[in-house]
Amino acid sequence: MIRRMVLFGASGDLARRLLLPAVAQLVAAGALPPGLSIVGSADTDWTTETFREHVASALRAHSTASAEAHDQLLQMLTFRPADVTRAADVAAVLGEGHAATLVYLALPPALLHDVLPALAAAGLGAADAVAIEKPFGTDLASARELNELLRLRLPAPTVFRVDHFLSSELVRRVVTLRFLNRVFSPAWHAEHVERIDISWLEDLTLEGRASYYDRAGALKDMLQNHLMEVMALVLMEQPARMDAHSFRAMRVEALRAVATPDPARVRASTVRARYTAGTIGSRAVPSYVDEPGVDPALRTETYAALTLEVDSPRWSGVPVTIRSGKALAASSAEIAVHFRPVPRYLTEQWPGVEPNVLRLGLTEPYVHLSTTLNGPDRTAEPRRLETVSSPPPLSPYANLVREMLQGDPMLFIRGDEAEEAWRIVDPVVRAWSAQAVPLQEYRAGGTPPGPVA
Ligand SMILES: O=C1O[C@H](COP(=O)(O)O)[C@@H](O)[C@H](O)[C@H]1O
Repeated sequence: MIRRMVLFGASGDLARRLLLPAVAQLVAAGALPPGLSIVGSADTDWTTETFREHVASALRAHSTASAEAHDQLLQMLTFRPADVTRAADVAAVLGEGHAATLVYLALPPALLHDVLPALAAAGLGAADAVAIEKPFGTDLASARELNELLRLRLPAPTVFRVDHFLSSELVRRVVTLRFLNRVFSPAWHAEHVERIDISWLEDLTLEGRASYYDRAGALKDMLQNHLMEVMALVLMEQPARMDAHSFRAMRVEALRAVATPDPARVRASTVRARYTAGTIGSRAVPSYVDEPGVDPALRTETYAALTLEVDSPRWSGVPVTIRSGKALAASSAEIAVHFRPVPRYLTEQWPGVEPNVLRLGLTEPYVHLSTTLNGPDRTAEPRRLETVSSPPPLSPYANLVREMLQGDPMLFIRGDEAEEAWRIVDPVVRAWSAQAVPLQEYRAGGTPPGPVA
């Protein structure tokens, strides 16, 4: 059982907006191990006092937990300054004789090459764990290198490669819907499914993140990691056991079955686009290239769509589209499973019969199944079966911190899983960098460019 959490990057945006508010939720839910202490660390001259003030203001802005939970969390915090590129600093933060420590690296990926060897030198062992945020590498080669570094230098601690979508209860629903409901299992197959669309569309714009986003773009920010994982949950075979070993293995197998897109496929089945000035609700939004910190020469996309082919007996011939974009008219995120039409003699008798579509909300808690029933005079009447539940009590980050503290890696990325995702995306990155696919434009507050083949 983890007894201490050390947070490197404690002065950063992730800690402020997501991680510390998530820990406050866990305090309020009584879900933290008794006696857990939290050490924040960053390259600043802060003291424990200034760190607590910083966290108190972050909680006021981003946490809905009670004032009592906030106070309780503040009392758990101490601060140790460190430059993570210096092994001596890292060792000093970890201290001697540490045990059962979760080291959370909320750091830019470039720093991992220094900090991982420093953690190894400080003697992290089997009772400890290391959490690494996305992006895991910047391409297949660098992801392999990182995995190798972890294998050689940190073989003992549990490594949690974080993807907060896997810790979202709404995203996980696709798994329970499939495997706990007999009615869906047999239909989850190319024989019945015509195509699958997974989309994550946001009305958010850059939110001051140009220094990161302008070098990532929608493809690396959302598709290579989050949407690849959602897709793996949709496509995977049923695990023999619902444990980390089987469940992760099935996700990796699902990704392995996705064909590496060749250049012709990339040209025919991918879309890249960038927003121009527009209005979202009553908010005037500048063109992406005019956002502070953006380098127009990078030609970064703010919308990306890929249609992938899956070479498995279950999914052969079923196109799967994953797409995400920013500055769109409204936020919406869902998995849509489009079923094949019923035989023609039936549609001839009941004109207007629409094929079934199952939709699962990924940010709104709905499940819809469009069906057709008969109306008067042999007419077809569309009817929607739907359920809408209350929003999940814990945020994805609260779930993932809880799972790490419990030592359960089931919903964290396996090393080869990150590599598979890069294997699929790398050829797209290369083709887009060579301008083999035109960079389209869409108006902020408008709709993204049309579908891909
Ligand atoms: O990781 C990221 O995810 C968010 C979307 O997830 P949410 O849970 O914050 O809604 C996305 O806006 C961001 O660009 C990306 O870096």
